[in-house]
Amino acid sequence: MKIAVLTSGGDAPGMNAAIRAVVRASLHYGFEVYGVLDGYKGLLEDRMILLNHDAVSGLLTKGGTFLGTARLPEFKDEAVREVACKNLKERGIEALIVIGGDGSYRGALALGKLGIKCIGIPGTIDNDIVGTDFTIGFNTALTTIVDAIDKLRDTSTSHQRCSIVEVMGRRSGDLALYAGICGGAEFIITPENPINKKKIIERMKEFKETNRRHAIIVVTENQFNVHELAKEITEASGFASRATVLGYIQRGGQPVPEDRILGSRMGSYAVDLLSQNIYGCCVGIRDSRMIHLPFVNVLDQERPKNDLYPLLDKIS
Ligand SMILES: Nc1ncnc2c1ncn2[C@@H]1O[C@H](COP(=O)(O)OP(=O)(O)OP(=O)(O)O)[C@@H](O)[C@H]1O
Ligand SMILES: O=P(O)(O)OC[C@H]1O[C@](O)(CO)[C@@H](O)[C@@H]1O
Ligand SMILES: [Mg+2]
Repeated sequence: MKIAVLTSGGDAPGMNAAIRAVVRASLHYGFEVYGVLDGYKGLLEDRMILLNHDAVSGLLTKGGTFLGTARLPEFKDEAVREVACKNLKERGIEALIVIGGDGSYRGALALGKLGIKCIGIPGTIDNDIVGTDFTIGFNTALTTIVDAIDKLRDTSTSHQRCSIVEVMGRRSGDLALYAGICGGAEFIITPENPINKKKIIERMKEFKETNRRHAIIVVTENQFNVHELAKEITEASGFASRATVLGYIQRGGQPVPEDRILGSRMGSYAVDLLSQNIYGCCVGIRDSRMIHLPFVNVLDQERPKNDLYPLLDKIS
């Protein structure tokens, strides 16, 4: 069998580990494996390279994705997908492993309807995919954020300030939630746990009166302007506040061991599924075990609110 692998959407540390495992497991089964460059864009432009054992040597430790990634909004157009599908079929490639987020899964589901055997692997720092406890890249991004919060705490303590830290996640609060818990944040503001400005200002007034040295507030992106919030807190409570937007640094860096292992397990499991002629589904990890679920089930559902939220009322 000939199979192809691509990475799509935002890059995530550990994607390389997943590609490497896809390649090595494919060779184990005697499959021929192609790497598609730059996600669906490369599929449309027929840019693919044949991969062998050595082509993926030394990748395990590297952040980003060596195949490249892209966002291609035109892929929502069926005529565009038909060209991509034709490119695969002309090379005799019958299966495609897509490493990416929910958007990339939608593309894979649509390609499946054109006769390509697709498997999805959750690669995104956002941890926003139903059907998996963790996505590849989440733990590395979390480590980077926690390191940044620890550093911000040093300077905010020295100056007696409140540090507001904006993190990625798109519409998912998991990065903020986990990082906030790890960094001892006073407030964690996410789409699932919206802002209560009155409560923040009252607490900051109390901090000012009792001469507390610092406070940390972690916020998921895309909710409001964190610099304006810092100004408002400073003016309303008297506790000086500053905002930091962490940005793309969160997506880079060497994958932590959890992401190397997750990428390796998921990449290998995806090929196991194809070897059993199972497709139209995505891989996940649940209670430390590999699972797979149909794309439709995963894309139709909302991720349940994280079990860690009740903890905040007791320890923040
Ligand atoms: N409804 C859809 N139909 C077909 N293709 C889609 C659809 N939605 C997204 N895609 C394709 O998948 C690509 C990646 O999607 P998106 O930008 O949402 O990122 P993602 O895979 O969710 O990853 P992340 O959120 O981590 O960046 C899009 O640029 C587009 O090419
Ligand atoms: O790289 P782009 O297109 O600016 O996308 C940024 C988005 O991608 C992610 O890093 C991953 O989905 C989000 O956390 C963020 O909102
Ligand atoms: Mg997404």
